[in-house]
Amino acid sequence: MGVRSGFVTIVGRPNVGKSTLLNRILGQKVTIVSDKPQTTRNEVRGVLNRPDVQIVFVDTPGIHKPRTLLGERLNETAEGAIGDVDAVCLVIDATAPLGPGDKWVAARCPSDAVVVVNKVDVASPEQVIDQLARASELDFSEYFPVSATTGDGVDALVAHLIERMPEGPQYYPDDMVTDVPEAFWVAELVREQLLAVTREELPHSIATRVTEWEWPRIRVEILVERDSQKGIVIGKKGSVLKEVGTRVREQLPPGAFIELFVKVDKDWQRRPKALERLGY
Ligand SMILES: Nc1nc2c(ncn2[C@@H]2O[C@H](COP(=O)(O)OP(=O)(O)OP(=O)(O)O)[C@@H](O)[C@H]2O)c(=O)[nH]1
Repeated sequence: MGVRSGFVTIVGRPNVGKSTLLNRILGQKVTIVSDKPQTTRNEVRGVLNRPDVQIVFVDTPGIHKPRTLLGERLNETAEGAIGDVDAVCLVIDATAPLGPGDKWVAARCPSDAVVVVNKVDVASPEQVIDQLARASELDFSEYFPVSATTGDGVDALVAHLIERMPEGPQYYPDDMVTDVPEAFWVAELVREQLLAVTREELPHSIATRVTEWEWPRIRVEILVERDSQKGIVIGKKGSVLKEVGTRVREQLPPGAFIELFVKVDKDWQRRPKALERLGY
């Protein structure tokens, strides 16, 4: 038997658990997770290697109706990622009503998309059955109830995806799990931990980027929109930054030294130049 391979994209409205699902499928963390929506901003690839099969996953920002320039760019990335792949997984949340947001994304999926009903660990069996029934009205080909958190049902989903892969080359070395550049990854870890440590609603106002990389010293700039947000991000006597630095360091190879700087850049989300600098 020859080698089979292909590309799979994971789409769904914000916060349905796309990043968690990808990390679960790959068995390791390749994309950040947050309980605040719109966390994933860039297309991230993960590679699943099984004997004679390779699946390249493309994670996308949660598609939504754009309100800002950043929102528009995110949608373009996500919609671009749907075309030209071997399978599309449309993730919906088992615990939330199937809303206009889900339908908006569904309308952009091909008819052979795989519907993944996620978060079944926190849904009642009735809720899961109801959601599967409602999802079946979307008229796609396959339906999988899963929990990205516990891993329930994920093996069956992966087995199905493997079956769908056409004959093809091995695109990446078989020891490679992601092609996310290290610097981007560290900036994302800083953003993830900032979202986790600050309880305030900041997600849309924060951007992070690595401005210097001289291992083991890594300098990360945190952009906020207003002076008041700068205070929140720094914390009392720098407590928030300190905690974020510690948490990020724990996820990096020993010896890493993270320097965090906060900069106010008013309306960075609305200025094309600021967005380009950040790689969106
Ligand atoms: N209980 C439960 N929670 C889940 C599950 N999958 C994801 N979550 C939670 O849902 C929240 C959103 O998860 P993400 O993986 O960041 O969602 P996403 O769809 O990638 O979100 P965006 O990046 O905003 O598009 C996080 O708090 C996760 O821990 C699941 O199977 N069960």
